[in-house]
Amino acid sequence: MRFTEELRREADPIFEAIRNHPFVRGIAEAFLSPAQITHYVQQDYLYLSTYAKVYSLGLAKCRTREEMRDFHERIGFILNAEVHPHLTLCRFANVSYEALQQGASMAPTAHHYASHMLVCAQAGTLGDVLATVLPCHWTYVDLARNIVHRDEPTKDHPLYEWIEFYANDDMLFGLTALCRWIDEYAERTSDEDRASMQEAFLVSCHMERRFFEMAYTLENW
Ligand SMILES: Cc1ncc(C[n+]2csc(CCO)c2C)c(N)n1
Repeated sequence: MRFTEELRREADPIFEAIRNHPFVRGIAEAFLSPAQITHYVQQDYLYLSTYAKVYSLGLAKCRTREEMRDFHERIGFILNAEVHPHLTLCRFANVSYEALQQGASMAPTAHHYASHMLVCAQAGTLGDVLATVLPCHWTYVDLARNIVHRDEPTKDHPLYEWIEFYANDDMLFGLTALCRWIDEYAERTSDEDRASMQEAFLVSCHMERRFFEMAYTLENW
């Protein structure tokens, strides 16, 4: 079995819990309060800044120009394209994207998740970086494609663009490429490195579920 298949199998209960989380079902049914959406977008804006920094620390660990180019493209995508799903949510909640960014600081779960990724990126191997960022990509592709399958949202769904952003084939293509990279890396590395990657991956999966919980319950300090 491929390394990423093993990771996915172990994390299956967490993926299932994310698919059925009330925040995710709230997106599927367009039934979330403006406060919940505002909290999510505020925290996600801060999270994505950390995520881009984690990629850039990964870039510094690359051996080839091809790998560096991959990280570079992914950083560009986060800084430019990831704005769109936030704008879809802000439109639905009738809040200003610029206004909600002012003075926002990380809630406990966002802080925990950001710290986890930064530790992996600063103290870990290239494998740790790849493993800690993978759940972010994988859980969203999974939950969005699950909504498409289960709820069959149409273009008049107020959050259609959000769902489509993560469910589309380009997003799946980026995920598949990342999995292939990780599988090739895992084949060449030590058992110790693979065990560390597994832990980095699982903690990030847990944090993805908790991030939705944080938004749903308006968690703060
Ligand atoms: C907490 C949190 N986790 C995952 C994503 C989704 N996401 C962020 S970057 C990326 C890879 C493609 O750029 C994906 C799928 C999010 N927005 N917030």
